[in-house]
Amino acid sequence: MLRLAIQKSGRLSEDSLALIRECGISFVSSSYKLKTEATNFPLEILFLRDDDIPGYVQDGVADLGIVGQNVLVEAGFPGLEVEALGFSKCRLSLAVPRADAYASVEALQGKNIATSYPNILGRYLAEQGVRANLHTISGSVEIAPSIGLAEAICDIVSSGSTLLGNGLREVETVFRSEAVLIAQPHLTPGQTDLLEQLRFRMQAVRRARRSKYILLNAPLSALEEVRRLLPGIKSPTVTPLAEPGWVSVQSVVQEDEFWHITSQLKAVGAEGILVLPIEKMIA
Ligand SMILES: Nc1ncnc2c1ncn2[C@@H]1O[C@H](COP(=O)(O)OP(=O)(O)OP(=O)(O)O)[C@@H](O)[C@H]1O
Ligand SMILES: O=P(O)(O)OC[C@H]1O[C@H](OP(=O)(O)OP(=O)(O)O)[C@H](O)[C@@H]1O
Ligand SMILES: [Mg+2]
Repeated sequence: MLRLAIQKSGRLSEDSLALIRECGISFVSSSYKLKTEATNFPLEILFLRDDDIPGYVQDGVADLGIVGQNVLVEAGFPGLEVEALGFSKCRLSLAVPRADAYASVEALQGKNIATSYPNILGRYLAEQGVRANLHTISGSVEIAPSIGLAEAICDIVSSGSTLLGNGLREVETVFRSEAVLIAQPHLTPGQTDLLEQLRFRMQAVRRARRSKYILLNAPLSALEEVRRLLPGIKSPTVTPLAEPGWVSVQSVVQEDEFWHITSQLKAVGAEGILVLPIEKMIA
């Protein structure tokens, strides 16, 4: 049996639950139940505050966890990471009031900086040779300059709208983060085997999310061009159509190059292009 700790409610919750479910693991969850057992995999899920997850996994209270690298590194346990999960991408940045002059990180020398990440920020400033006074607060950090608590802040930024809404300007990126799977250091051989099964499923889900299945018709004369545009995993599947001189081509394309490739496919004569999601993709 493995115990997996995920965030109860917050930025990581929805994607963590979706990933576990897409791995084919079924369980019942409700907002007041803080522990649930999967019905078709030896997994117990604990719903916790994200800040508590690295410590619980380090101590073996939970075997696995899903947290942001920001929280993991701040807690001082970066070695627990076993798999990057690709969601909740954000950065930890320094920001100052929009009207303030700022040439370089030197400008923060001797200043008061509010943050929830004193360890990551402290290390960054030390590397830059900057001495500042860090004020640790646990939330609503962006308010600090406007109430006279600090001259600068260091907090999580994603779209930048929280900074904008509070009259702040991002000036330095201190740390880049995404959600990661973490594991306690002393898993039994049986638990290690279960962890590997889970990672295998997670990788298949992530690969599938990045890929699309594409089907199209093309004149035989354009086949070489089409094959060049759609290399596929090994090579595309090509089958003749009932209409002479035409073939049907099936392949896999990456989500991020999909629009670019389909416009080129049309340009070489492809027709009837269908694009389908892929549910799982095994390497
Ligand atoms: N705006 C954002 N965009 C993307 N990821 C984010 C964003 N804000 C936070 N995250 C990531 O999600 C994690 C959880 O953020 P959230 O704001 O839900 O934490 P929290 O308020 O500390 O929650 P908890 O109540 O569990 O302590 C962060 O540690 C970070 O890794
Ligand atoms: O750059 P943005 O897209 O605006 O995102 C950044 C904000 O998101 C997070 O807070 P969240 O909204 O999760 O609220 P919280 O402070 O209650 O955790 C983070 O603490 C920032 O305040
Ligand atoms: Mg938290």
